[in-house]
Amino acid sequence: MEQPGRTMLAKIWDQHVIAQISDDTDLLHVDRHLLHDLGGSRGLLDLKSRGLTVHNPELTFATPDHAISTARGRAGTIKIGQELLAALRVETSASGIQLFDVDEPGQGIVHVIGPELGLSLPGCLIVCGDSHTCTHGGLGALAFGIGSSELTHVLATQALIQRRPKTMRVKFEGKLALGVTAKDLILALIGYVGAAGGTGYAVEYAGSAIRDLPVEGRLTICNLSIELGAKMGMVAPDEKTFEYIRGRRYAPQGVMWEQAVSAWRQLPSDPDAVFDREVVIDVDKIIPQVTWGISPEHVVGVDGRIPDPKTIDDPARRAAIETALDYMGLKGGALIAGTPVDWVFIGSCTNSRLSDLRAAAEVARGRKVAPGVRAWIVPGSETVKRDAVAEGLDKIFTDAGFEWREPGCSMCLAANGETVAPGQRSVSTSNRNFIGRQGPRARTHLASPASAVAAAISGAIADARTMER
Ligand SMILES: CC(C)[C@H](C(=O)O)[C@@H](O)C(=O)O
Ligand code: SF4
Repeated sequence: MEQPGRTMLAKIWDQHVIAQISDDTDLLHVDRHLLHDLGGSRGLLDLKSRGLTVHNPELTFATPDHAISTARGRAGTIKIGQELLAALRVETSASGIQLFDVDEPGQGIVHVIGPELGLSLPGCLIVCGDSHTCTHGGLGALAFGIGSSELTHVLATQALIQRRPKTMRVKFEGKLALGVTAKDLILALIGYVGAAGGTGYAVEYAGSAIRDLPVEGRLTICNLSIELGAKMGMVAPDEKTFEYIRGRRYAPQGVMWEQAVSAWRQLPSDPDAVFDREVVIDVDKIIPQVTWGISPEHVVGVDGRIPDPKTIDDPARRAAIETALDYMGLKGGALIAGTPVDWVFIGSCTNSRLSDLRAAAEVARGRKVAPGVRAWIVPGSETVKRDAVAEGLDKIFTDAGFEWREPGCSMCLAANGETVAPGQRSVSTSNRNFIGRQGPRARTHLASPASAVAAAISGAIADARTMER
């Protein structure tokens, strides 16, 4: 009998099985373990307290990102951040783990540096104690976040027990209109399927619009997989992926490169592979998206209206919308565009790569941040920062009135006291608009870098398409 087609998930998964635990659960080998300053430091200390050692330090890489100040010169890293960084330095050095330390090339948000250094490769199984590890799936890796006890387990064994997820394919078909970005695609998808629409699935993003996207856009799409409930998101590797990886610091070289590429060409799902769920999105209909509420699924097109609870029959949905509007200080039924903003944050593992900063600079060039608005640019890594400076992007931003900062997570999760003030409203290129995410009572609207700059310049939520040149 002919073998049925296999999904990319099945191919990568099966290559990593060390032992079958039960029908749907396996012990998997981990190819790359990434550590950050919150979970990483704690995991290494936990391992030590149990008298264990790191099984494969050469497959483990660390960087501080969450708990460090992003002020110039790293001024004002709070005590806990300093302690975590000190522990990360001591414990990685004692275990022989490569640390990309502050102000060194290689440092940055862990999900920005993995791809940038060529650590994240197609077909690799990558874990990190961080839910946005799904980002690395943009290169065709099987990448997912793990909890703290799993993290210690991986440090000690380089293996992990996992239940095989169901598979979901999302096809984005059509062409992106001018001013519409990868971020808008994924926000529109979350609006369509809901923030739990991907729960229990590994999502494969496919379709003509995904093929057309540059690799960094695919990373942005995969980054928000967890915001639709999916631990894993992935895009089949193609020639763009290989070109992106070629020559990076940890990428295979020479004969190894040729062998790797031919193995990677086998990874995409077979044409007759069957998925447990299929969704098709018509990309031609998507315009820039902006969230209005306290979940990424609370999203509308920038020309749209905030939902009016009065028009909602289902009492539970009506109450949820009322709660969101109350927190956000918004009126149901009003247009989202024109909502005044106090803060703009361009950064996070979603949208802080060089292409994001270029897109933002394109809108910012020659314009000024509106009076009363504070706008930050936080590059995703030291390398992104240096590359952006070499292109003069920092100058475009500072001339326009933006603050240019050091790489780290920063205001994405109100780290290190980098917060939006209570009651103030921010447009943010990050991935979570939960209650208190950017500070107590802070109000967050998620959007693309171009939309965030448009808001900074206008002093209100605005349609970036009117500012594209
Ligand atoms: C701190 C970390 C564990 C957390 C995550 O898992 O995602 C953070 O990165 C976030 O974005 O909320
Ligand atoms: S940038 Fe934000 S979402 Fe990404 S790892 Fe840091 S805190 Fe988490």
